[in-house]
Amino acid sequence: MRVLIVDDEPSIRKTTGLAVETMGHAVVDAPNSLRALKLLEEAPCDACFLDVNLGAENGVEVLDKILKAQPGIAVVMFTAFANISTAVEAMRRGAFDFIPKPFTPEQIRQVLEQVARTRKLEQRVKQLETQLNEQSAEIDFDSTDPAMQRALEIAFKAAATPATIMLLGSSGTGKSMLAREIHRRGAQRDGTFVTVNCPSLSRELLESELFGHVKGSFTGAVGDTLGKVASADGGTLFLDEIGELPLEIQPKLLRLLQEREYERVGEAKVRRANVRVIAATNRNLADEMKEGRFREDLFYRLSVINVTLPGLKDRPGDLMRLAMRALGFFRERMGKRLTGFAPEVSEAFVRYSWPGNLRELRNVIERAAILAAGDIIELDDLPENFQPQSDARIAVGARVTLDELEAEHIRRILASTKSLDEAARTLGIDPATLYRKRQKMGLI
Ligand SMILES: Nc1ncnc2c1ncn2[C@@H]1O[C@H](COP(=O)(O)OP(=O)(O)OP(=O)(O)O)[C@@H](O)[C@H]1O
Repeated sequence: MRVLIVDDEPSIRKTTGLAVETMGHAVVDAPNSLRALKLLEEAPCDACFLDVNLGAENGVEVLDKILKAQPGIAVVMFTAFANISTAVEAMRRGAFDFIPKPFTPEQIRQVLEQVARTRKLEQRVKQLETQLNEQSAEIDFDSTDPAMQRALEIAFKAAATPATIMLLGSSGTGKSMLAREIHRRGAQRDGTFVTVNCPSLSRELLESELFGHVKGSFTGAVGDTLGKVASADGGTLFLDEIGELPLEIQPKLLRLLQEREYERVGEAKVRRANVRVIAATNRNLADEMKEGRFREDLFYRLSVINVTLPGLKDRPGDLMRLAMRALGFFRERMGKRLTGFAPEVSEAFVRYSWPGNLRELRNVIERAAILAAGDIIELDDLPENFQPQSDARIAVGARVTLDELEAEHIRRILASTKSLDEAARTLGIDPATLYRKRQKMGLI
């Protein structure tokens, strides 16, 4: 790391500089803010040690200038013991930490390690954000389906307001992805988007995950934690599977929604958070309410804006476009040529019921893109449940009726030929007859 030391006392600059250099970092130093800003202009620094009493200058004001010149630099304040309140003020204005004078090289080492750890975490977050954006390259918020168009229209109109939004729809219909998009389009877009998966934890852990806890408030609470409501302050809190939120936590969520107030587990201090809440469920919450598993007041508070996402089967007009988009995504990722789907694949897609919706479509296409040997996806590249049904027990000479034998023969020929015409030719009948037979046998 490159470290800047700003202190008007030459001896402090010298000893601190030596200590930092011994730890393997590059050091530059300055006796005043003018020189410090000049050094930052020449090359950015990772960390800066800054004296609160900088001769005639006020260290806290210098801190502002340094952070303005290089946002994100970790500034550690040197303070005299009598000056703790100034140190606290510096922290409030964005200082990374403070060290009371006189200090030891060990204190310098510890704080620099902390800076390095934070830098690493920041890089990791950046990397994950890039990955997330790459993943969302396949995400598509266009639709030709009227129900989906209506859902998107409501969602994007509501995104611009602070209203709580409830996303309804079966598993894999894209509720989480839509929640992220609403966040991106909302006023709190610069805040964090935080997801809480309601069914994944016990009541106690979920409450602590949401609101945080203080050390010792329950078995396993070894330190203080902030909780996801605090992390989402100024951003969006996405509560996935809200239908599974335990009854005991429901009034606390209601209080957060109505009063913007909450308390950490094991603490009486009232805290405030400004979060936009988006909730999602694939359950029927009205039924949950009738059964007494969901509070009526919370139900109505959450259901100000309801957005219902249709299943993929109910969006036939979007199916092949979504499939092509997913194929394009995996084509890029895998560096294959892959130009499209064989006609039987498109037919199989249209026939299929897609119980896992968009998630299933993505998985099916990823698998097919891996398996595909040529430039297009063939029926063979799809999982078993997309293959035409065939009954291995039926063979020439087996004790079956002529109708059963005919149906099975037609099925197998259809599966092994590329088009209806080719199948008709092989069977020695005309395509119209084959079409009628397929219909009669329920093969379409
Ligand atoms: N708008 C979209 N366009 C293309 N693909 C999408 C879209 N939305 C979702 N998907 C795909 O479907 C997958 C599942 O989406 P998502 O997690 O949002 O569904 P969900 O409704 O929240 O599911 P669950 O109820 O199981 O949590 C995503 O990972 C993505 O691959």
